[in-house]
Amino acid sequence: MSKENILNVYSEIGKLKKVLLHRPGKEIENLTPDLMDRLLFDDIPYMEVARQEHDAFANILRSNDVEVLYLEDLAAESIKNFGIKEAFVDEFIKEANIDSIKKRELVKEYILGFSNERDMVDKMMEGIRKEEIRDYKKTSLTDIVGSNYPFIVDPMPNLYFTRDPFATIGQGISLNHMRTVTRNRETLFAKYIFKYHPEYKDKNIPIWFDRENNTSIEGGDELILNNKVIAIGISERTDAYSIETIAKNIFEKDEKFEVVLAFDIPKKRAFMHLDTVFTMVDYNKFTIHPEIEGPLTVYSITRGSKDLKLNIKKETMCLSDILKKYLEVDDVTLIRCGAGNTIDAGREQWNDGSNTLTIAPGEVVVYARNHVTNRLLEQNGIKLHVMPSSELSRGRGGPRCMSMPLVRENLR
Ligand SMILES: NC(=O)NCCC[C@H](N)C(=O)O
Repeated sequence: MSKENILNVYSEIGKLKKVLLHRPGKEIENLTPDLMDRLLFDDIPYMEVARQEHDAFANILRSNDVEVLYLEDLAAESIKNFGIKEAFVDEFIKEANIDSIKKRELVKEYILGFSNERDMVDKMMEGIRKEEIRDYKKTSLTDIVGSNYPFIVDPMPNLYFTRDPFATIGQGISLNHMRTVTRNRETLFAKYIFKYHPEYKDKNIPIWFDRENNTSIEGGDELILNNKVIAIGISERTDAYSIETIAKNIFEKDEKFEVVLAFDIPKKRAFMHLDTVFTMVDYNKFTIHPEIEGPLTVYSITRGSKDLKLNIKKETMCLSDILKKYLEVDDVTLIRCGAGNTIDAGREQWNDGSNTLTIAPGEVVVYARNHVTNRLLEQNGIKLHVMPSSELSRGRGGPRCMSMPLVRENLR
């Protein structure tokens, strides 16, 4: 298989060919009000309807000629070999914050007891309730209960936001270190997939950032504007230092990319990643949440002349002019979430009105509920594929957050 069919992302808008999703599983049913804050949810989605909405999303993609892969399948296919499977489970347990050796041993035995890898992976994603281990071992709960906390292993409800734990950049991967413990656990699946899956192993895939680094970066902040320009948010989730690290690694390996634009956005939950307030929908058209335009500062990072130093410069032009300059286009249209009305903008940004997934130049997937922004996109000549969004949006992510492009066609 040619390299371009394995991993290839040199833009946000090139025709999408292959994408990674995760169909929401029982981890959603393991959310409780007490856990929501720590597990980064604002409400509990109704799983059955969330799955219907997610299937509608996948069907839109398939009917537009996109190959849809699922994280849970790739993870299961990566660990067929018993030695790899055991190492995977050991690492998973090490990061699961289990408070005694005995419990860790019980959990390992329980997980490895699943008769196939796919069921095992589903269980690791769902979390393990205390009573499951009690019923499995037919033992008294007093052996395993330490407190009233209901889980031995926490669920990972954010997995359906496949955009964040890793990101395809060019023909390599940014294997991210996430800001929070709960989301950092998700990156283990990607580690095993890119190391051991038959499609990816032994392919010398560059790893631009590693989950072992100790500053954070998340995929929602990583936007590939074209084959020369990458935009990365300095955000609630991504540290400026991580951007320097990844820029150095990309420039060192002689990728085509020439500049990283670091967008310093306000650090707040509603704007957790750059892609919640800014996405690219055509060669020269972008969605933007008007609230970030005032406070936004952009830095350009380019290769330094020697010793791999970076040139970092604060840009003084307005955003449109910065984009015109670096993307080499004559004009830029900023499509404002909520059509610029403060109330509509606030409501629709909260429900991911600026978080479009572009599947071809000028063609995007959007949530139905953001009707004000959607109308404006259409008025700007953008073709919409509209998906249902009552339940999925409760996790605070939209179509871009829910998809990780693996292959896009190169732009002309
Ligand atoms: N790229 C994105 O903005 N992803 C959305 C992530 C939502 C998730 N509940 C989180 O807080 O991480």
